[in-house]
Amino acid sequence: MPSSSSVPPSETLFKSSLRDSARTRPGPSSTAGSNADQWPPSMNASHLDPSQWAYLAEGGKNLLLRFDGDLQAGKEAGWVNANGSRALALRLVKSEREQGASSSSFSSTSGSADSLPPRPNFEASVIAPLLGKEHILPPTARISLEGEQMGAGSLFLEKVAARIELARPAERRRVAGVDLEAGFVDMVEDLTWTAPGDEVLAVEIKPKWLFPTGKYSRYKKHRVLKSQGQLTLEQWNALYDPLDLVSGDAERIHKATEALVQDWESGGNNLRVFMGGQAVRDAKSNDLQRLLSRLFPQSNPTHTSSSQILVSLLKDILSTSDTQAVLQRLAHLQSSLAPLDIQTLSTWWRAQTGGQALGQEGDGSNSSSSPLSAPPSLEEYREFAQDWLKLQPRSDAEDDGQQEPTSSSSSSVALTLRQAVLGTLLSATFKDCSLFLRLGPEQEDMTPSTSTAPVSTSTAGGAVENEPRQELQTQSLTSVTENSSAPAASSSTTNSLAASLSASASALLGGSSSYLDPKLVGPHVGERNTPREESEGSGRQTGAAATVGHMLRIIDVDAKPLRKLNYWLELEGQLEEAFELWKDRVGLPETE
Ligand SMILES: O=P(O)(O)O[C@@H]1[C@@H](OP(=O)(O)O)[C@H](OP(=O)(O)O)[C@H](O)[C@H](OP(=O)(O)O)[C@H]1OP(=O)(O)O
Ligand SMILES: Nc1ncnc2c1ncn2[C@@H]1O[C@H](COP(=O)(O)OP(=O)(O)OP(=O)(O)O)[C@@H](O)[C@H]1O
Repeated sequence: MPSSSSVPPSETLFKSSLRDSARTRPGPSSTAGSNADQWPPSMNASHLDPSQWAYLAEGGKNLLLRFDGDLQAGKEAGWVNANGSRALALRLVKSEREQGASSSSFSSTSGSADSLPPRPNFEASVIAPLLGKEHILPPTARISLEGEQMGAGSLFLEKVAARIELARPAERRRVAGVDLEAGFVDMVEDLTWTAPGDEVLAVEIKPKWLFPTGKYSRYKKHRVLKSQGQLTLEQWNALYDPLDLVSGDAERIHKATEALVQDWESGGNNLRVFMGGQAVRDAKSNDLQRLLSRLFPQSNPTHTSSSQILVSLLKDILSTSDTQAVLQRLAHLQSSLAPLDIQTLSTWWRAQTGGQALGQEGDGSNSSSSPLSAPPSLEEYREFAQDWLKLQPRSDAEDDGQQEPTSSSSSSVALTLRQAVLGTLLSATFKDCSLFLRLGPEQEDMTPSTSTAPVSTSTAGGAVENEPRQELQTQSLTSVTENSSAPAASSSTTNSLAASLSASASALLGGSSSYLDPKLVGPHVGERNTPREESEGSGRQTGAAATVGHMLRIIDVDAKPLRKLNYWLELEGQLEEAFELWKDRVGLPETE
């Protein structure tokens, strides 16, 4: 008999995330697993049938499968809920295929793979508390293929990998494939799932670095490196800039949205569109045009391209206070979890461990009892996140059910090297996560589960009467001002390193009343014209999003391996060098 699924502490998240819809939906007909009254039920390897799964999408490390079997069979097995409105996807980990074709996901300095905390547990006990919002992660749990199941399990992986191989993009196939030795598959709610007869558009946005790091946007500088210096000034100006998204300025949010849609049209990975559970790569797709015109009848598809409708729709959603609150939260997590820049961290690492590469200790290192280069455990991450959260302003702490913040008198807490490493790794997770938006006619589970009101409604003229809701309690999460200097010092001398560490330690663990670096704090979105108010005034509001509900989730929040630290250090050096050369060559103005 197969062993039962390992549904670790994430089970709590799994159940609670489904609580709201469970109240309003008919009970499941599932007979699979032990919880006949719950959807999704617990699953084990014996429920996995390779013929029921098709390719959905993939990133550098994971590959997603969507349920593609008979709907009734899916309901009976529990992959689909009773009324067909929700379904599970499978997330498989990948392993490197070709030495030398290595992507950043697999680049390693040690050759030995880091052991990472199990993803469902990491999400439930580290990422969810940091995000501060119970329902923002899609529910996930692990199906173990270990032990007696490994035979059948690996058979599943082998068969399904062969089945979907040709559906994968060539550039991904060359580098990596399904890891047949993984020993587990994770199930996760499929955010692209569309019930038969329903019309849902799903849009994934990878916002990247949402906080200022100096004069120019880090994301745009990275694009210069990726273009091998071939970017023109005109292309630079048209690039997506994450800082626009969190600027609180309607025009800039509009520009960022246009650039994201343009990125999708040209095959980039900052925006992806899904329809009927499948990725749409062609902006001229007739199916997409038809869906958009049915979802947004105000727009005239004969005169408006799908891309224009998407821009109009997405900029409205990205401007809402709930989406802005999530973006601001991400910006803050990205910047404040890692108060030291990577060069400063490296200097500290070398001084303390004698190691030449960041993440590796020197021969004479004196930390054998608890090696600094040991992969962080789940418990370590959890404690770090809890300590960090305790320092948050009361509103955040209350919302999360966390303890009260530490009083401002405890500003002497010192940041250890290990904490700086943990913070850097966690910050990287948030720098690489994505927003997932499901858009469709308003229905209860299309709006965030804490909401009773639709996100936006519109008058006939297209002006939006929006009742702003704070998805996150973010009184202290305010707009990021772009021209501020970065919170981390970048000096490499020992003295200024000490100064920078003390400043950074106090920014991270100092117990001040706000965990935001004051230099990063701008006016609250609500304290001046909101993007929405400005966009009404600008006359660019089309009302495209008028009748559309949206649901927002965050995906791609896996732990980063320790070996990536050195990769980031090298990347930063290359990036600065390439940017300086390019900047002088094209004559980029000193201020944008
Ligand atoms: O280093 P970056 O900024 O290029 O980000 C990598 C991403 O590249 P991007 O620039 O978004 O196209 C990269 O995305 P793609 O594979 O290019 O889609 C991965 O997300 C990678 O993370 P991981 O190693 O798979 O955990 C990402 O690596 P890290 O976030 O670990 O750096
Ligand atoms: N819950 C989900 N529902 C639907 N699609 C999903 C879900 N989670 C992930 N995906 C899709 O699968 C892709 C890969 O998943 P994920 O982001 O977890 O992998 P990754 O390898 O960590 O990605 P990256 O390389 O961007 O870090 C995502 O970009 C998204 O398109």
